[in-house]
Amino acid sequence: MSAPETLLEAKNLVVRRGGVPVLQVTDLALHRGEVLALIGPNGAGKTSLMLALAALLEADGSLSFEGEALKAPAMRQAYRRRVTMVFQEPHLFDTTVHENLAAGLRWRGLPSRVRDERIQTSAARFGISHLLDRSARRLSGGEAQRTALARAFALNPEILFLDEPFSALDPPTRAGLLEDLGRILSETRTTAVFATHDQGEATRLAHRLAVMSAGRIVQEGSLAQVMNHPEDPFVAAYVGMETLAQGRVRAAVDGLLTLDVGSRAIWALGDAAPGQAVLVGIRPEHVTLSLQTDNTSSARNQLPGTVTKIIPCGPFHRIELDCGFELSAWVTPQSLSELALEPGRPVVAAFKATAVHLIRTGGADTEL
Ligand SMILES: Nc1ncnc2c1ncn2[C@@H]1O[C@H](COP(=O)(O)OP(=O)(O)OP(=O)(O)O)[C@@H](O)[C@H]1O
Repeated sequence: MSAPETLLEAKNLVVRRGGVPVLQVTDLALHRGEVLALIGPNGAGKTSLMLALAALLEADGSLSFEGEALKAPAMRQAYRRRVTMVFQEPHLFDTTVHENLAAGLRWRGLPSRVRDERIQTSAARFGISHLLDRSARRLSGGEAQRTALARAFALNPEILFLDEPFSALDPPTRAGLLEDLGRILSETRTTAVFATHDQGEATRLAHRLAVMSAGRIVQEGSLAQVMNHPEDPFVAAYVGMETLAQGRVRAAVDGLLTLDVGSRAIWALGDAAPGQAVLVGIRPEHVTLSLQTDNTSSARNQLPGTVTKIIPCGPFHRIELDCGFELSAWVTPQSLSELALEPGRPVVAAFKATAVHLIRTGGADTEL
């Protein structure tokens, strides 16, 4: 496979707002055709980073597009015309949906035949062809955001910046738009940067994740890498690794580890030495529950435990268990009723040794 082509690269970016540095990013590359999600809590710096990457906010450091440094004002201006941004609020003009889509194309000097073709294609992609003659004032929140996205896609941007475009929408509207946007991004192979504090949205759309906290990128990598191998407890918690328990390596033989966690011993794979303190992370979707031990299962860890809490979470229920340490699992409503789960119910929690992720917290002498 050939190496991905770097489209945009930022080095040593520092953004100051109100005189205070709010963003410090040493190195970030965006590859052509990929969707990069910036995730992190409120105030982490996602919007500041996107605005800086779109050359809409002054920053120290360097930004290069297709290998050329964007220094001169004219170059930054030319770059800004090749990218576009969609915000949480749709920011539509007070005119028809058609005119909203046409305006940017007209500014870019495209002839009317090309404009019409782009408008029809983009409106059809977002399912708003029937709304083209409607006033933008008379759109629902979902229709307005579809219009904003169709307007952005009609411009065929080299990079699309999406700043929490779904956060003002209700859950069903958001789910429908998320699915359509995912399909359209992949059909059009649009390069995009997407800011969200919802890891579910990020996993639906992104190829790569950058987790942000306090103005910095704490970890960046492929979706699978960051989700399954977070490098620190903040990232682990942020990407939904709900079980985080302190443990210590009891034995290590050819990469197969026995770990003491709470009052239990569990199996894991990894490179660690006996006596070493570790933080053990397990994703809830990697734990299955049953009523008795299954000797035929490939899951090496089978821990008897008791249900302590059941929390409905969208299409799943989160089951909290006492297995000698606190463990979370997700089950479907069907499993919930088949296993008759309720607080106090004894169950067996199973997970593979490969599902146990280790975050090192100290050396062999570290006391927990
Ligand atoms: N105009 C401004 N003037 C001064 N400080 C600002 C300004 N805008 C943002 N900040 C500060 O910059 C930091 C980063 O904010 P930013 O909006 O980039 O974060 P974010 O991750 O996008 O947050 P959210 O998810 O709430 O939108 C915060 O501490 C914020 O208070």
